[in-house]
Amino acid sequence: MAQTKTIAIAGAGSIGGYVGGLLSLGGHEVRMLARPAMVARVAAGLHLSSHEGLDATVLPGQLQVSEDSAILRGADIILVTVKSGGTAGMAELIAAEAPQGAVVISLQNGVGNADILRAGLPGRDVRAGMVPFNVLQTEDGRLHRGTSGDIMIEAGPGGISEALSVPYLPVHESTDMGSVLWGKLLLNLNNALNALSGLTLYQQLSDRDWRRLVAGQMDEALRVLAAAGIIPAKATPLPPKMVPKILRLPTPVFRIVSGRMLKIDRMARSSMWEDLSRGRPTEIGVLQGAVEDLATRHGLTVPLISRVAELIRVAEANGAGSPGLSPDDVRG
Ligand SMILES: NC(=O)C1=CN([C@@H]2O[C@H](COP(=O)(O)OP(=O)(O)OC[C@H]3O[C@@H](n4cnc5c(N)ncnc54)[C@H](OP(=O)(O)O)[C@@H]3O)[C@@H](O)[C@H]2O)C=CC1
Ligand SMILES: CC(C)(CO)C(=O)C(=O)O
Repeated sequence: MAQTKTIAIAGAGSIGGYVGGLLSLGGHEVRMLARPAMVARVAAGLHLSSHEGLDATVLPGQLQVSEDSAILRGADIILVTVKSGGTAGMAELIAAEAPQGAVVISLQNGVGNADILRAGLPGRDVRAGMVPFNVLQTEDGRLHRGTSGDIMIEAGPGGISEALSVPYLPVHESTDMGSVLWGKLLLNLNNALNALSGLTLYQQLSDRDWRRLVAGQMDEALRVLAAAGIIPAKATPLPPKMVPKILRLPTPVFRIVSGRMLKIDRMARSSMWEDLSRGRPTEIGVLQGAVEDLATRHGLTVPLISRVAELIRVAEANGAGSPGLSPDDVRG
């Protein structure tokens, strides 16, 4: 293993708990800033599992966890894993508590979180990151990873990707995180559909009507990105332009092709489904909303994306979890 680091998880929920747990099992000193429910979970032993057969427990006391932001003191690396709406507030806590030399990495969806951190942390080494895989908090108390892919972080000095690469968690660097984040955002357009459907990702993506809606949103977004001169990176083994075509294939053919590019287990659901279920605000504004904003700047409209965003806002306001809509309900 590369040199042992002190790694702080700034907002340990699904992603932070899972990544922080693996880093602790990999030998790093991990400190988690978390809410009481996660503090209790860690105190009881943090159980991690995955579609790849990981089944491990971070023993009580193996990592430090606290609701007090003083836990950020002494960190070499800080992984920011709050929802996008919490980024600016987390930057304030980092500015107040963490060493000036700590490398701060956003492991969040959306294209703007690293910039929000940079604005709140002037003069610090802040890097964008991208988590391609899904983590769900199961009813029996596990943090379960349900889909494939490796974490990407912005290239920079300090051997950070080597340090963060531990068993079950390869981390790579990119010099073009803008493209990587837009590539991921194209996939995240499905978060809202998954949340509206109330289905698991496996069930939802097994239905061609749902896939047609995913493809329709991607086509709208790809048109906007082309107008803006943004070339999204591949977030699957296929070029982004091919993904809508694959999604529209008949289900038996889709299963064969997609099975070669992405592993999804039967439990995985989008993080937006989890937000609706817990009555929390979603990230719709930084996902569908980012495409709408870019479209407006280029004189374009994205009717399906806007319709999906509106349905999520209604579901958020109702506070009753997933509305369990059908593809026809979404089309309107
Ligand atoms: N879940 C997933 O599968 C994936 C998520 N992502 C992205 O990763 C990011 C994190 O998502 P996810 O892990 O699901 O989010 P979670 O909401 O599960 O985790 C964030 C946690 O941080 C807590 N938190 C926020 N502020 C503080 C604070 N000041 N002190 C202590 N705890 C705090 C939150 O509590 P509270 O809710 O009370 O604020 C929450 O428990 C998002 O941008 C998401 O889009 C990317 C890929 C997959
Ligand atoms: C991994 C993926 C794409 C799953 O929907 C995700 O990013 C999320 O749930 O936020």
